[in-house]
Amino acid sequence: MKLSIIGTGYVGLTTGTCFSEVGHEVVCVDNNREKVEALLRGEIPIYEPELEELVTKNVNAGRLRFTTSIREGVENSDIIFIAVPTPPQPDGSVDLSFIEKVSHEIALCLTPELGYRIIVDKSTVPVCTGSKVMQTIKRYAPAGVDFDIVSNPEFLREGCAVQDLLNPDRIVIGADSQRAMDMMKRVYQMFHAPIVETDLSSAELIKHAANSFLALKISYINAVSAICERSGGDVELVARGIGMDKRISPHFLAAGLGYGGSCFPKDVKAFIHISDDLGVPFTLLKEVERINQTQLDRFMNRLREKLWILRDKRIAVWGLAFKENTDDVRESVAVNLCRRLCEEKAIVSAFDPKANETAARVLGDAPVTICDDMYECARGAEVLIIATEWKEFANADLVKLKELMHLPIIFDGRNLLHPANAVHAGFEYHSIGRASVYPEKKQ
Ligand SMILES: NC(=O)c1ccc[n+]([C@@H]2O[C@H](COP(=O)([O-])OP(=O)(O)OC[C@H]3O[C@@H](n4cnc5c(N)ncnc54)[C@H](O)[C@@H]3O)[C@@H](O)[C@H]2O)c1
Ligand SMILES: O=c1ccn([C@@H]2O[C@H](COP(=O)(O)OP(=O)(O)O[C@H]3O[C@H](CO)[C@@H](O)[C@H](O)[C@H]3O)[C@@H](O)[C@H]2O)c(=O)[nH]1
Repeated sequence: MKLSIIGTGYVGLTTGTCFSEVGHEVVCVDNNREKVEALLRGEIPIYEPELEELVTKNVNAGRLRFTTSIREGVENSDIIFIAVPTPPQPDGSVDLSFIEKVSHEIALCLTPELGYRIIVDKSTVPVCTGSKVMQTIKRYAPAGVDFDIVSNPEFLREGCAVQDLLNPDRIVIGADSQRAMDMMKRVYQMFHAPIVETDLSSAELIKHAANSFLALKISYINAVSAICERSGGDVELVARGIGMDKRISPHFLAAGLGYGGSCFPKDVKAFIHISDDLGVPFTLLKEVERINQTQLDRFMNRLREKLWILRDKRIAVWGLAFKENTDDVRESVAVNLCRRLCEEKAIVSAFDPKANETAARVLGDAPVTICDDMYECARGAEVLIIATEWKEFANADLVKLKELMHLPIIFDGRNLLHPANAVHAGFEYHSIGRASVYPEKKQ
C-alpha cells in the first residue's frame, strides 16, 4: 500500500522504515530541511539499533523516500500518518499546535480528484483530538473531499523500537468508519499481531492509560524500594517475588532513579490534566509523579550522607541517556542528576556510550566534563554513579575500575551490578532499595 508519514522523528522514521520493510511504499515527510537533507545523504539523525541498516535497505529497494513536501506525501499515498510532537505545556496540558498545523496543511493538499484518503493520528494525543482534526480538515479542505480519521497509537520503546514495531504485542486501531478500519487492517496484516478494533476516543484513551499504568508500576516498585531501604528488605527480591505472579508480571518492576524520557513524564501529566478537565480527577497519578520525583531526592540524600558536602568532590556519572540503547536525553534522570551535582559544586565527569553529544547540547553551561571512555570518566573519582541501565556498565571490569578511582565507592542508581561482585572487587556498594554493602576491613 502507499503510505506517508508526516514527522520523521523517533516515531515517524522508525515506523515508516518498518512499514517499508514489510513491503509498503512509504514517503516520510519532515519540515526540518536539515533532517531531510541528512536522510537523503544516508545519514540517520538518531541512534536506534538496526535502524540504519533497514533504512539503507529499503531506500535502495525504492520503497522508502524522504521529502520536505507534505503535498508530495498526501498526493502519493492512500493513508497519511501524523507523527509530529505533542509536547507538554507549563500546566501539563498537551500542546496540540503541531497537530493542528499539520491537519491544516493536509487539508490544503486534499482535492476531490485525489480520491479517498485516511488521515491517521499516530502521535500521542488527548481523547477527542481526532474529532478536532476532522473539523479542521473539513473547515479548510475544498468541498467534496472524501476522507476518514483514524487513531492508531504507537507503543514502541526507544532503544528497541525496530523490534517493537516488527513484533508488536498488539495493534490498536480506532475508527468510526468500517471502510477506514478495513484498510488499516490491511496495513498491518504483515505484522501478524492481534488487532484491537475500537472507536476513535477509546484508541486515544488506550495510549494515555497504557503509559500511565506503566509509569504507575515503576513508581509502585520505587515506593517499595524506599520501604526496603528503611526496613532492611531487598527490592530486587521483592520484585522477583511479586513479578512471578502472572497477574502482576515481572516487566516494568525495575526500581531505579525513576522514569524519564520523552513519553512517561509528559503523558502522565497529560492524563492528569485530561481527567481534571473531564471533572474526574485521577489523583492516583499525582502520587505516581510525586514518587518519581522523590526517588532522585532520596538518592541525593544518601549521597550527601556518604560524602557529607558535595562541593569539590569528584563524582563520575555513567549514563546520560534516559535509558539504554538510545542517544535520547529528553527528560533524562541522568542529566537531571548531573545538573543537581553541579548545583552543589561537585566536580562532575560523565560518559554515555551513545548520548555524549546530545547530552552536551542540553547540559549547556553546566560544567560537566564529558568523557569518551567509561574508565577514563571514573579516573580519580571519589564516587561512581550508575545512572542509565547500559549493558556495558553491568559488564564493567571492576578490578580495573577500582585501580582508577580515588575512593572505591559505587552508587548504583539502576541496580545493574551484583552486590557480591562489587564487594568482592573491593567496592563499597550502595544501590536502590537494598542495604549498602562494604568490603571486609583487613585487620
Ligand atoms: N519517542 C517515542 O518513543 C514515542 C513512542 C510512541 C509515541 N510517541 C509519540 O509520537 C509523537 C512524535 O514523537 P517523536 O518522539 O517521534 O518526536 P520527534 O520530535 O522525534 O519527531 C517529530 C518530528 O516531526 C517534525 N515536524 C514537526 N512539525 C512538522 C510539520 N508541520 N510538518 C512536518 N514535520 C513536522 C519534526 O521536525 C520532527 O522531526 C509524539 O506525540 C509522542 O508522544 C513517541
Ligand atoms: O522497570 C522499569 C522500566 C523502565 N524504567 C524507566 O522508565 C523510562 C521509560 O523506559 P521505556 O518505557 O523502556 O522507554 P520509552 O521509550 O520511554 O517507552 C515508553 O514510552 C513510549 C512512548 O509513549 C511508549 O510507546 C512505550 O510503550 C513506553 O514503554 C526510562 O527512564 C527507564 O529507565 C524504570 O525505571 N524501570
